[in-house]
Amino acid sequence: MKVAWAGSRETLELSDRMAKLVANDPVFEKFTRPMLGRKELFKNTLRKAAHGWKLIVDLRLTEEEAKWLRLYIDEPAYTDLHWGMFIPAIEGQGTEEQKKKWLPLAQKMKIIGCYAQTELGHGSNVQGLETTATFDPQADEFVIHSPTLTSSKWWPGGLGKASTHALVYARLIVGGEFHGVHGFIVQLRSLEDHSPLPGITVGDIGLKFGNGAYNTMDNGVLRFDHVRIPRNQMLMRVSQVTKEGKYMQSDVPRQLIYGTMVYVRQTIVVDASKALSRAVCIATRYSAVRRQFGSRNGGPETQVIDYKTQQSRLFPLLASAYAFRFVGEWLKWLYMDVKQRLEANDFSTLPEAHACTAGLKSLTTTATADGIEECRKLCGGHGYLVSSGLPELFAVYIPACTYEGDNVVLLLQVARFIVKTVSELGYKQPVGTTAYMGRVATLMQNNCAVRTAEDWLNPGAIVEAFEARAARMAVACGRQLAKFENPEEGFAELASDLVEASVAHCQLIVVSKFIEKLQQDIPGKGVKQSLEILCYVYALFLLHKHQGDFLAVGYLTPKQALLANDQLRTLYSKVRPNAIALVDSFNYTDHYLGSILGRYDGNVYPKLYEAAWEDPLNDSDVADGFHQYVQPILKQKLHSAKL
Ligand SMILES: CCCCCCCCCCCCCCC/C=C/C(=O)SCCNC(=O)CCNC(=O)[C@H](O)C(C)(C)COP(=O)(O)OP(=O)(O)OC[C@H]1O[C@@H](n2cnc3c(N)ncnc32)[C@H](O)[C@@H]1OP(=O)(O)O
Ligand SMILES: Cc1cc2nc3c(=O)[nH]c(=O)nc-3n(C[C@H](O)[C@H](O)[C@H](O)COP(=O)(O)OP(=O)(O)OC[C@H]3O[C@@H](n4cnc5c(N)ncnc54)[C@H](O)[C@@H]3O)c2cc1C
Repeated sequence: MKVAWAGSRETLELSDRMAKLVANDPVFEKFTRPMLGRKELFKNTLRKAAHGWKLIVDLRLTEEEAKWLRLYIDEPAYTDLHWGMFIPAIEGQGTEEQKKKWLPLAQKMKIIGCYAQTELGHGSNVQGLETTATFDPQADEFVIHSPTLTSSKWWPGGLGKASTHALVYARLIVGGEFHGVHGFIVQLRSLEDHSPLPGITVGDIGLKFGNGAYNTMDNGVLRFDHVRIPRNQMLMRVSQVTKEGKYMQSDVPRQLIYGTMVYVRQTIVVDASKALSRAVCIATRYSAVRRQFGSRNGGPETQVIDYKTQQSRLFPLLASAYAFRFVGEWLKWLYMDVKQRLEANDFSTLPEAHACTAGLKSLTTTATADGIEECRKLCGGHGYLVSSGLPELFAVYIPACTYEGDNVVLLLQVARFIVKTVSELGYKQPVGTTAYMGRVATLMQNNCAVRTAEDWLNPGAIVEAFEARAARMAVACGRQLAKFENPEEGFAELASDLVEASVAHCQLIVVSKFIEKLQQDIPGKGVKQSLEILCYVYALFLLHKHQGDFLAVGYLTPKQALLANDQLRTLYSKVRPNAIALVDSFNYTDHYLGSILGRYDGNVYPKLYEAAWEDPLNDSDVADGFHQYVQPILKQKLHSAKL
């Protein structure tokens, strides 16, 4: 199962080596992180990033090894944006000449870059950005300017203190004409002493949610006062500005300017399975350690993992972690395919790649953020201790529902894609993830054939149920929209229904990709059978949770919905004996997990007890401040009997 989770034996071995390298290096210690003040915390992150880079250089790590190393260091840092957005943006939107100039500098870390798109006034509405880049043909330069307070760049990670350069998204103005938002490489700080260059105001935006957590990152604010950059620092793969001041659009679609977001959304889906699996690993191991009630004749109490309620909350999350792992793997393939096509100037699959990355980013991050919080509750009171690892994981993870596109805004993008597909059904055969809509007539007509709970253990029955629900919800939205004279007004009015239809479509993708995975050869005794059980758990849990949809569209009867729930209970009993093995298969070191409750050896209580004494409050028996603030109260002479 470890191999199935990792994707291959090679990846398992490689990631294991990197995990151990980090775990055994004292520089990467992280238990004290939540106790540090902001300055110390940030400096500590810089130290870890520098040590990580030294290891990468000294040990001549490959790009793949370096990625795993950064993951296991497990601390958001400016390097995430440098490697994760700045470099990919240049790769995707730069010309060959620009790539030749900037990529070696960035890859050797001679410069540090960030991705400066969002502003104080606009994030979701990228076309609403206010920063301007005005071409000055006399000087052959662009003038980058922040005309208003709301045009201040706000949020970019790595911008506040670390970056020397930024990829700045600004409205292009040539000859007095606006040409939409484009990307520009702008140097922010001196490469000698790191001080901001003339015309640049830059700093950190302040503390964020949670102790430690995402506060290791210097999310920044940036303003430009007529800052000049050479013309060739506009990324010009999509459109060009000539020396003479002529704006030229190439054959490449304008949407490619958003290409970095497609790339990052894809990686976020892969990361969702990592974050959720960490939380599930902690909650599952602890649920096997923790006992409450049920002692008979003085024997041990019941392990809480044996309660059906605990199983019905925990096992769907375990199944979701696996589901997101496999859909992430598929999405990575889809992205690589699109990337290759784009390089050959084939843009035909870009809309689907956009819809899939947007929709799956939204679905997986929402489920993961909610799932981490559920895992905290599954661990009872001890889950609230920072040493459980769950509060910090939650605090670090939740902004994933917002960054790289607010999850609702992204589902509305999926809705546009679905509505368009439905409206074209008469003359265009849908392909890829919308191919099922090509069978819309059958899906609208056929109803579920399930008669017994066992009938639900059939991938065909499950896929058809999810397809029928998604198709019927999409068609219903299409019919409602057709009643509006102005389509945009209709879209705005029906936005909530459209979002629900998008969720149904995205859930279908995840379920289908899990089922497709099981059609592959999966070696290892019992591995495939265990994955089949998890796949049914994932699908039937969703069906149970959203049974209102399946009933409302008339595909299921209430009896069939009940049978799905009956089957789900049986499946939980089948997951139980393997639950610990299924989380051990994630192959997480205790260092990466960062949780006393989730320790591999299960030695929870002694270690919790020990850790309590390491809290700075326990440095002395009598607290600092006692004599000043508490003792006077204890010693006061009360004048009134009532007091
Ligand atoms: C315990 C410790 C743990 C430690 C763990 C450590 C891990 C943590 C590290 C993680 C690091 C993560 C770092 C996160 C960094 C975050 C970075 C950011 O957030 S960057 C900023 C991201 N911003 C956004 O995502 C903005 C969202 N908005 C948009 O994407 C767009 O504007 C829009 C999609 C809302 C479109 O707006 P709209 O006005 O409708 O569209 P346009 O007119 O602009 O375009 C319409 C047309 O384009 C198509 N389109 C839109 N987007 C794309 C795209 N990306 N690709 C392809 N096509 C696209 C759209 O479908 C329309 O097509 P049409 O055919 O015309 O219908
Ligand atoms: C931790 C973190 C790191 C970040 N890192 C970066 C970075 O490195 N670089 C960068 O450029 N940016 C970064 N961002 C910014 C991030 O990309 C934006 O915050 C995000 O895209 C959401 O945009 P917004 O803040 O404008 O939200 P808003 O759009 O203001 O959202 C507010 C509310 O309005 C709703 N809403 C907005 N538009 C619509 C609509 N059309 N229909 C219905 N509802 C709508 C949303 O659903 C939400 O509920 C980061 C943000 C965070 C939190």
